Amino acid sequence: MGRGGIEMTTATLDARTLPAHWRDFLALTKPRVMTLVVFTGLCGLLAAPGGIHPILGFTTILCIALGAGAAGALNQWYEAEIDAQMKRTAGRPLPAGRMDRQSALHFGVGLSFFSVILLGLAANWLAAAILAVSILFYVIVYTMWLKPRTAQNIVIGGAAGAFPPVIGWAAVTGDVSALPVALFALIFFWTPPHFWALALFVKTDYAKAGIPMLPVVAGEVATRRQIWLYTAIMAAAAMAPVLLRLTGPIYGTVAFLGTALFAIFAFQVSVRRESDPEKMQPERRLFKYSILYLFLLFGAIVIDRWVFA
Ligand code: HEM
Ligand SMILES: CC(C)=CCC/C(C)=C/CC/C(C)=C/COP(=O)(O)OP(=O)(O)O
Repeated sequence: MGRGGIEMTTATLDARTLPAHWRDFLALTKPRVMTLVVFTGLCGLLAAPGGIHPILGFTTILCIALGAGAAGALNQWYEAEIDAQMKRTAGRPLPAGRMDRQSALHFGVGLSFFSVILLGLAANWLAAAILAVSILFYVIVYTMWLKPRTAQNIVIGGAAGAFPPVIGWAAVTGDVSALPVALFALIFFWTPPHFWALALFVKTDYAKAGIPMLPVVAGEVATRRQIWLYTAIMAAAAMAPVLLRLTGPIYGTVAFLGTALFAIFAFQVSVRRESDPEKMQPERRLFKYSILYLFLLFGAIVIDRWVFA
């Protein structure tokens, strides 16, 4: 075999030359994170008064999933070099060299337009406008602007992830009232403890990539204190629908017990002084529980509204 033959063999075995597989496009949408995003959107839709035709409901949820996935793809398009430096993200399609940036950009932009226009045509343009704002917020405000600049990045940028229940509600009712605003507030104040619990045990990754996440720039003690502070505000947001009589006893009970457990876990994390990621079991527990917590509270809202409608 001549020299060219060897080169061809090497090139053929190099993953970089293979066409991007559909699984990589799926990975661009951050499907695991987006399950909860879509679930909260679904709950916003199901909790809204009036009901919606099942096909329209399905289309709305599809649009939220596609829009959130598009935002995830644009985030990965923009952050390919940063992702390459972190263990947690180095295996993603772009840093691993399985896809070129142009494809990710086209996929993200195309899917963004498709999801917003389809939602506008199928449901209404208020819901579509909020979806467009969420995508722009996550990609431009959080990813491009705040994330590389300030440790408060996720506090403000996290608003993007709080919009889906509002989109679901708006798709049914054509407006936004007190309950969807309360659900927005719940996710908004939940995001800091959710993310900073994880940031504590992946701190070195962020430091390596030069991302000013709170534990990197303000230290672990300050981060633990802020987790506790935002948990207290989140607890108030979680109980607000009960105090405002927007929900009934099922949500009230689940929210009270679920939030009490969240507060216990967050308190344990806030008083610890451990900096070895290998020994951060309470921090991992808080992060994992934060996800279950939102599933529980949003599920309870829907059951409550259905039972006591
Ligand atoms: C700016 C706000 C947020 C930041 C910075 C953030 C960050 C993260 C990070 C870094 C992970 C680790 C998993 C990974 O991507 O490999 C994660 C996991 C997760 N996040 Fe968030 N998150 C945010 C908001 C949200 C929101 C709004 C939701 C849903 C409502 C959410 C749901 C989840 C879920 C379900 C997981 C677990 C995924 C798995 O099982 O691998 N996150 N988050
Ligand atoms: C409807 C709509 C547009 C929803 C968007 C939902 C949204 C903002 C979710 C945020 C969740 C998320 C993947 C954060 C990761 O942060 P990161 O990007 O800093 O994490 P990374 O380091 O894993 O890339």
